[in-house]
Amino acid sequence: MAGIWVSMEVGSDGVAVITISNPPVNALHPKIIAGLKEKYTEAMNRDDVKAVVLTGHMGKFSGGFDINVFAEVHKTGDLSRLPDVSVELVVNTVEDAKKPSVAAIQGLALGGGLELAMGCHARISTPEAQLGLPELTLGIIPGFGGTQRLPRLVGLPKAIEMMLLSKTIRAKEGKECGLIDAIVSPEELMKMSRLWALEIAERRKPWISSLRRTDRLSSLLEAREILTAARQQAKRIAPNMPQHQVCLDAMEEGIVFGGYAGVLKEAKVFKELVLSSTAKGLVHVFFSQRATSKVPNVTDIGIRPRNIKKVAVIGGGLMGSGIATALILSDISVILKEIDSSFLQKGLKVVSVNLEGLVKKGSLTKDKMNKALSLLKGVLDYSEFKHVDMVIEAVIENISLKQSIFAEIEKICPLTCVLATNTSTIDLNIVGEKTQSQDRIIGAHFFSPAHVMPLLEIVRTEKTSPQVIYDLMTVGKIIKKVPVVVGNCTGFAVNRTFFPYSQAANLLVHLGIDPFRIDRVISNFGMPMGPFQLQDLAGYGVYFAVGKIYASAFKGRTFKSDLIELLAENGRHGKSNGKGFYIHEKGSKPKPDPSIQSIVEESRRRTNIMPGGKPIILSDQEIQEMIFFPVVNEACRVMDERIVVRASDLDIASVLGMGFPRYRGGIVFWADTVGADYINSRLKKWAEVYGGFFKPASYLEERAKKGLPLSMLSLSPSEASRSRM
Ligand SMILES: C[C@H](O)CC(=O)SCCNC(=O)CCNC(=O)[C@H](O)C(C)(C)COP(=O)(O)OP(=O)(O)OC[C@H]1O[C@@H](n2cnc3c(N)ncnc32)[C@H](O)[C@@H]1OP(=O)(O)O
Repeated sequence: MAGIWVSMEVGSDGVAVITISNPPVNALHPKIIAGLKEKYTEAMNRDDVKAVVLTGHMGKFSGGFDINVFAEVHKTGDLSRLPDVSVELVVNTVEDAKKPSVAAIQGLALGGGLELAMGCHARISTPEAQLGLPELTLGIIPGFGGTQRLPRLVGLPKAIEMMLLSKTIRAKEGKECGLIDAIVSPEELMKMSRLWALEIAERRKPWISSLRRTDRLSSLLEAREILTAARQQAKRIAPNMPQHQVCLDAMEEGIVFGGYAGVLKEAKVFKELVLSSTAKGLVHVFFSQRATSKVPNVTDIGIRPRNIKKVAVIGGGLMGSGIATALILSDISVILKEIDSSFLQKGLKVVSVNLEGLVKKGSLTKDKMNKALSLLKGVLDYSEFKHVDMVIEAVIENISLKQSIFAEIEKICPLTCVLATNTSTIDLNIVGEKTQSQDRIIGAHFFSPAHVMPLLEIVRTEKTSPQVIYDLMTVGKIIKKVPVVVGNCTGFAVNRTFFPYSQAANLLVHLGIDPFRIDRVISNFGMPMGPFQLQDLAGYGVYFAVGKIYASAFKGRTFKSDLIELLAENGRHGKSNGKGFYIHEKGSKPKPDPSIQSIVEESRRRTNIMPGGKPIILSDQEIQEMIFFPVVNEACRVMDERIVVRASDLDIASVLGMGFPRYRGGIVFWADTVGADYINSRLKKWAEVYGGFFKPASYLEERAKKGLPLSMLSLSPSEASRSRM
């Protein structure tokens, strides 16, 4: 029986089993909340019911409150869509009921799901269950009493760790820390939960109300020390976001004034946070990430992804070895091909080092590392390519080299083999020009380091077959990436959208702004680092290679200066040799190097673009706008050319590929919070003063004129039919 429902079945033992169903994760939709209240009322009124077991349908307890409701509230601003669950359901109906409840947990109990379970008088779980309060990742705090009950069950330090880091734990850890009362097999779950519930009703097991417990709470003094340390940690890990501090405030209220006062405070601040810009951005990112799985004419035409078991990776450099690492970590066999044995040994070594790094961090066991390494084989020719399901070419960005590789492997690989290239900029039609297999050629743009970065930009041409796209999307998911399918153009969606980012920063330096100030402003905006520190990290070789490609593809809107060439001429190559804009020393943070000033001056003299020869003066906000608005402008061109299926694909790609702050919702979402009209007017003004680099795209101008959001890709049905996807 599918659909949204709450059922109740009363057994001859006097236990009422209340089951919630809302596939796929039994999210707590307002209808479920209403259903729970109704069934509980019935259970309390029936004389044949002695106790309740609360559980979820289809092997899952609950993935929490229905996040779609937050999205609706964000659209309408109407908080009345949020039912009163915390006091009315969890405290009054479940916890303070005259009959005890036991939560029978399978699969997952997350957010509101776990909070509901904590309102029960005991929790029995199967071993594989995932337990957690991940609400902070959505810009809110637990709102069904979680900030009060979790510390009372597991102690303050563990509760802070689970909430602030949104850490999910398994049942074993849950049992050790006091969250779970017993772990049983899935077959035993209902039987054991019924017995436990009856034993509570008969007072043979303790009838515990989590909210009234104090035995796991520290003394007030100790609690304050723990909370102070947590507040400092939150400032470090979550600058610019309010929910971490608010969560700690709610916990503190409960410790000082008691659990019920804490619940009331939590409910009040929860509602305030739901409407915060942070929650709006993070909820948008949650749904954007999931939307990437749906690609029109690929995932909706009845084809199934094929089973990719063996992949050949060509090139054992940084990218190739990172890709190989990601594949073998997910049980996919890899043939790593290099041109000579010294390169091959280097590549294989990098894979080992990558895996050892994970073992050191504790995220991989030695056994799993050895198992992964057993799936890796190095080769120097193509003879083994006869048996692979997919090839991922990851050699340097050299067009003729890539063309000859594809022409050669086309003859050796099976006819069904997916032929992917890890280029970050080169047009795929050119890569496949010398083959007869253009339907099998696809871009697999990984971000460095490939075994760590979560984004996989999948680039299709007009000729790439849906089957090949679906196969690569599936491999991407297996290796735990978020695959975003985009169209073919110079720089594809992500690098193309962000090419003006470093160019705008460069332009500002030549207009007289200090590069280190620019980096500070951009870091404060929420990027992991500023554009100059990023340039040091990426290495100047990439800058030279792609700079030329962009200059010829995007004539009239690129900015060229000699700054990076001058740095290189002065023996500065960025992080790779420890000297760039910054001094890079092992084990310490990069330090701004003031001695680059003379090089900056020389470059400024050569470009000579300062109005009247004098540095311009800008506020921090203007710096931020002059760097990000050109990025938004290019995003508009990418949307206009339908390089992406939907605007939110650019949002998720900007967050996962470029480190754009997640809590700002991604580049297009953020731009819409600023407003198309404002962005357009600023760009227009700068274009008049500083030239074509800032010239607004027609897509932006049009939406600005009509007062429409940039995320609206098509303004009419005829435009919608332009989609290349
Ligand atoms: C008041 C309370 O304190 C507030 C809350 O409870 S807020 C909610 C707290 N819960 C969460 O944050 C959990 C969010 N969900 C997840 O982390 C993951 O979806 C999961 C671990 C449950 C499952 O992951 P996975 O198996 O990879 O499936 P995933 O693709 O993410 O989700 C499957 C579908 O369920 C939906 N879904 C998952 N959790 C949901 C939720 N809480 N509400 C609504 N929909 C949800 C997804 O949107 C997706 O829908 P789609 O198929 O239409 O795209």
